Amino acid sequence: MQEKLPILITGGTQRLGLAITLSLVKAGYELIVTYRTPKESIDVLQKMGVKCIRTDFEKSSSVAELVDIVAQEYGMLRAVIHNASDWLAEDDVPCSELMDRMFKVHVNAPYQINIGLSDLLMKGSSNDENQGADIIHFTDYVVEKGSDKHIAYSASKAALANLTLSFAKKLSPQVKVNSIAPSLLKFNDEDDEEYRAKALAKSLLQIEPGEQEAVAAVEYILSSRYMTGRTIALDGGRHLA
Ligand SMILES: NC(=O)C1=CN([C@@H]2O[C@H](COP(=O)(O)OP(=O)(O)OC[C@H]3O[C@@H](n4cnc5c(N)ncnc54)[C@H](OP(=O)(O)O)[C@@H]3O)[C@@H](O)[C@H]2O)C=CC1
Ligand SMILES: Nc1nc2c(c(=O)[nH]1)N=C([C@H](O)[C@@H](O)CO)CN2
Repeated sequence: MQEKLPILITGGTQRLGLAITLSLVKAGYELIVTYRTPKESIDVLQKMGVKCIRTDFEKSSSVAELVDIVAQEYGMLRAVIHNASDWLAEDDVPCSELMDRMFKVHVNAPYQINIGLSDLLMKGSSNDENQGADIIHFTDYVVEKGSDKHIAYSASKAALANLTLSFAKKLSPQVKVNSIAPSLLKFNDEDDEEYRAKALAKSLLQIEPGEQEAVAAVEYILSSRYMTGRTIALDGGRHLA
């Protein structure tokens, strides 16, 4: 059986990222995950053989240090999945700092990681022509419509969506680059009933599908040989509601 290559996923220790990590470990891949905050899942993942690297993309030099660690320890990569994200609102953070924070996590980190690890992805692609190599950016439905409560967040995700187009051109034909644009997939524990009801009503399908919706989209992109520079929208038909 063809040896599975390593996959790097940022923010891979909770919620969507953790579900994707576990599915890829089960599929036989070697996983490298980043996290910012220590939590119980990290010990479990390490016992499964997952390489867990602590990093905060808001801290300068953190991204360069991450790239150095991965480049030194791994000879090639099957995929890089940019999942890490901070969903901050203008009500929560002064606008004088919020845009900078959002661009550090959602744009600068993916940008530097893609450039810094492109050689490893190219080698991963040539390792098995049937598999190729992938970069996946987790953007957001709000890239299409904007957001009046998460303006800086939305703008940074729109910039991330543009990175998909640029890197798809730069890294073809060896590496496919695609976005996954969710709307509501999984509530946060602190979301109250009123918020949940309003959020569910925003889409045609009116459900909270959970992490497996994102897992399935990642699995499809990894299996595809002919999609690049595109976006998979996981939004329950919200654009028609
Ligand atoms: N959940 C949903 O319904 C939706 C999700 N999305 C997108 O899907 C992706 C996954 O969503 P979800 O699972 O809810 O994400 P989370 O809000 O759970 O965040 C994922 C991870 O990002 C990490 N992170 C946040 N800020 C930083 C930072 N400065 N440096 C390094 N890591 C950081 C966190 O690490 P730690 O916990 O270690 O601090 C966290 O575990 C995200 O890109 C999100 O924007 C889009 C629309 C809807
Ligand atoms: N990093 C995160 N980004 C987003 C989250 C989240 O929990 N973490 N959640 C949403 C909402 O589900 C929104 O899509 C619907 O209310 C958006 N982005």
